[in-house]
Order: sequence, then structure tokens, then C-alpha cells
Amino acid sequence: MNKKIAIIGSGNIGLSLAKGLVKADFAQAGDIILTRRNINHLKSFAEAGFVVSNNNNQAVSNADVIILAVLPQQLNAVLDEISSSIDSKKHLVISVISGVSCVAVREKLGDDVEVIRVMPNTAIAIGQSMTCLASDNASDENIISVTKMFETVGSVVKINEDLMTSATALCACGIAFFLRAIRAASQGGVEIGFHADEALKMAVQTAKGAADLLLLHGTHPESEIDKVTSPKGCTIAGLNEMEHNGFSSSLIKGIKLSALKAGNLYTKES
Ligand SMILES: NC(=O)C1=CN([C@@H]2O[C@H](COP(=O)(O)OP(=O)(O)OC[C@H]3O[C@@H](n4cnc5c(N)ncnc54)[C@H](OP(=O)(O)O)[C@@H]3O)[C@@H](O)[C@H]2O)C=CC1
Ligand SMILES: O=C(O)[C@@H]1CCC=N1
Repeated sequence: MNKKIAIIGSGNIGLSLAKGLVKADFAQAGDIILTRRNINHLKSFAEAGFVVSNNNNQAVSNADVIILAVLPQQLNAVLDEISSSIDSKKHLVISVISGVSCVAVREKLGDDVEVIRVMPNTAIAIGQSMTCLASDNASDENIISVTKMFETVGSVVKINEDLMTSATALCACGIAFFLRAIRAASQGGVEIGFHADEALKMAVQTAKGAADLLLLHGTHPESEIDKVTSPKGCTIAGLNEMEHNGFSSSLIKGIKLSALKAGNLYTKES
């Protein structure tokens, strides 16, 4: 892509995205401007060829695509700061910020600015994000081009904007949920005889195998589970014990709470 990208708020997700786009050859590091207030934390990115800055307005002026990636509670200050530099004819605004509608962004930046909400996860750094995308005013052309952009760093699903907080819980927070499950499995592995490093390696590869079975076979989890659970066997014994202790229920309840929280992260007054 020849367009310049400014990532306003280059923290965990902003930097994961920047790394992923360069790794995927979608952009050159020199075409990505990374901003944050404390640019000392961006030294390694500057050394890798990214443009780093603590001047949001300058970054906006020098870019075509503006990616908002600050925390919800930091957003209003940023929008007030950059609104005068935003040109609706030149700029496409992408927001990865949880719980902030396209309308809320436009209220600060101007009615005619095209805004696309995108919800990636940190696996974007390695081209494995599950990214959800929604907009209420972007042109088909811009939706297609942003879809293509995020498809270079994972899978993309276009959804209705009212499901964006649900997507946040399932996909963005979901990375942490599955990581904790892997960690717990490795701790179980240590209790039954493995050293921590080998237990973790075994748990990680087993989790990857389980996910790949579903992706490559296109099957339902229960159908793959049925192949593991021998009658009177050890798998069904362990699985049922986990369910008696609320395994599925606790995952479902956690996802519901995260979705609720995701919808309440931002207030116009903050
Ligand atoms: N982490 C994740 O997995 C995901 C996060 N999100 C969303 O992305 C957003 C960022 O999350 P995350 O990356 O975790 O948060 P971080 O706190 O890691 O990143 C936010 C960054 O914004 C910078 N920042 C704050 N104020 C300003 C400002 N005025 N101008 C420029 N930069 C600023 C901060 O740096 P400094 O203090 O130096 O300015 C910081 O590096 C959130 O809205 C979150 O909901 C979405 C999907 C996944
Ligand atoms: O925890 C959070 O609020 C952010 C949004 C999704 C992932 N991290």
C-alpha cells in the first residue's frame, strides 16, 4: 500500500498491528507513523525504521489512514487535539478502541469523516488475528480496502456495529482466556510429573492441534471430542470432572461479563 498510516496511541495493540502490517509486507516501516506521549518507549521501533512522534497533529497531517489506538478514557483528549487536522476528503479513520461508536468519533471529528471500527487481537503481530469490522458510514470501497488490509494479518469478519462489544469479549479478550487455559493445563501437567517448561510446550502444541483440527476439518468441537473420549476412558472422566466444576459455565460467564464491561468503557465526558 502506498498510503501512509498514523497509529495514534502506540501501545500494546497499536504496536502489534504495526509489526503485523510490516511482517505481512502490507506496509514499509517508514510508511507507518507511531505516536505516544512518551516516545522513549518507541526507541526499538525507531531503530527498526518506523517514524515515531509525540506530535499527533503532525502525524495526522502526514498520513492518509489514521488508526486510533489509545485507551477509551484517553480518547476525548486525542480527538479534541486532532480534530482540526482531520480532512474528511483525505483521511480515513479506523478505531480499534473498545466501546466507542463510529458516531461518537464523528461527533468530535466531523460528520463527514468516514470511520471504520475494527476489533483485532494481539495475534495480529504474527498475522493470526481474528478481526471484526463495522462501520455506519464508510464507503464500500473503503470497507473493502480495510478488510483487505486486515486480511493480510489474520481473518476478518464484517459485523453489525451493535455486536462490536461482543466481538471485543470473544476475540480480543479471548486471547487472554485461551492463554490462561493453556497456562492452567501446563500447571496440571507439572502436578502429574512434567517439568514446567516441557509441560508448557506440551500444553501449547496440544491447544494448537485442537484449534487446527477445527480450522482444517471444519468440524464441531463436540465431534472432535467424541473421537478422544473412549468409553469408560480417562478423557471423559477428566472432562466431566471439569464440567462438574463449571468449566464451560465459567468461560461463558466470563465472556458475558467482558462484553458488558466493554460496552461501558467510554463516556463522552471522560
Ligand atoms: N490490548 C488489546 O489486546 C486490544 C486493545 N484494544 C483497544 O485498543 C486500545 C489500546 O489498548 P492497549 O494497546 O491495550 O493500551 P495501551 O495502554 O498499551 O496503549 C495505549 C497507548 O496510547 C498512548 N497514548 C495515551 N494518550 C495518548 C495521547 N494523547 N497521544 C498519543 N498517544 C497516547 C499511550 O502511551 P503514552 O502514555 O506514552 O502516551 C499508550 O502507549 C484500547 O482502546 C483497547 O480497548 C482493542 C483490541 C485489542
Ligand atoms: O482489556 C481491554 O479493555 C482491552 C480491550 C480488548 C482487549 N483488551
